Amino acid sequence: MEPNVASKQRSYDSVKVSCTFNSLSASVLESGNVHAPIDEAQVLKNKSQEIEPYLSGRCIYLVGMMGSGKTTVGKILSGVLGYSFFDCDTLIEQSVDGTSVAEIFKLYGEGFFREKETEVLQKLSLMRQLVVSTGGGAVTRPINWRYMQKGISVWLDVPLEALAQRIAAVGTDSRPLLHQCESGDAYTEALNRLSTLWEERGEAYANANARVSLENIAVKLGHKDVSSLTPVTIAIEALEQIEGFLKEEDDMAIAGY
Ligand SMILES: Nc1ncnc2c1ncn2[C@@H]1O[C@H](COP(=O)(O)OP(=O)(O)O)[C@@H](O)[C@H]1O
Ligand SMILES: O=C(O)C1=C[C@@H](OP(=O)(O)O)[C@@H](O)[C@H](O)C1
Ligand SMILES: [Mg+2]
Repeated sequence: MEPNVASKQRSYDSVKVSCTFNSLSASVLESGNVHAPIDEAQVLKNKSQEIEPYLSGRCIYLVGMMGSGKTTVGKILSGVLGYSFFDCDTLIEQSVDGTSVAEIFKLYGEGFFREKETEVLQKLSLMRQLVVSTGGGAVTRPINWRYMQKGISVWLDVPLEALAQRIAAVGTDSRPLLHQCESGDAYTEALNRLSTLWEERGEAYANANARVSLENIAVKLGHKDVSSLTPVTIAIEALEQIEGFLKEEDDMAIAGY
């Protein structure tokens, strides 16, 4: 049975206490003040178990720029939550007879790809208990937000320099919008393209229900920069931010909004 609002609120308070404990213990251990192994995987598991009942089966949509880790973190989150994982790019490829994203752009153009992306999101919006990794451009169409609003959207906010480093390391074969025609090193070219895209669509990411800022995580855990943050650390922060959003939603319901 669905818990009533008051008991849900009480259990949230206990979730908060144990989550705070987990975050503190993780950061204290990482700062090296305590000599004990940090079992990040266990922290992740505990956090997902605490939050999962409050999701009520709602899907989680990861949004963010290309290379922000949506596919990588999405797989981790789906695994710990016991949700199914879907990557929009893969579903689009399947819907075009296994044609790769790069080929779809080349053969049919970006407009066709965006139509397919919306069709995929529409279908996913009818389902429950999914973690969905969207493509970086899904945020540009208001209709896509209407579908994602059936679930909880989470923005992976990664500095452009870190994105460019990741993209330069793996190449741009699967990301046609980053294919370069200029001459220059891979990092600089990726950074230039990403900066232009960010100007066009940066604001759209802020529509998400929750934001996972890698810069904030690095500060919280005392890391010098974001490049040392593992996908599991980021997944833990994503669950914490989702928890914050659920709490806010609950507070609004109690206040009668
Ligand atoms: N926390 C991380 N630290 C370092 N590299 C990462 C991290 N998360 C993802 N990556 C790498 O960055 C690249 C892009 O990740 P991916 O999950 O495909 O991003 P997206 O789906 O948002 O485009 C991949 O090569 C992946 O292995
Ligand atoms: O930002 C974009 O417009 C795109 C991002 C890609 O997905 P990832 O964000 O997973 O790389 C893919 O959907 C396509 O190449 C377009
Ligand atoms: Mg992806």
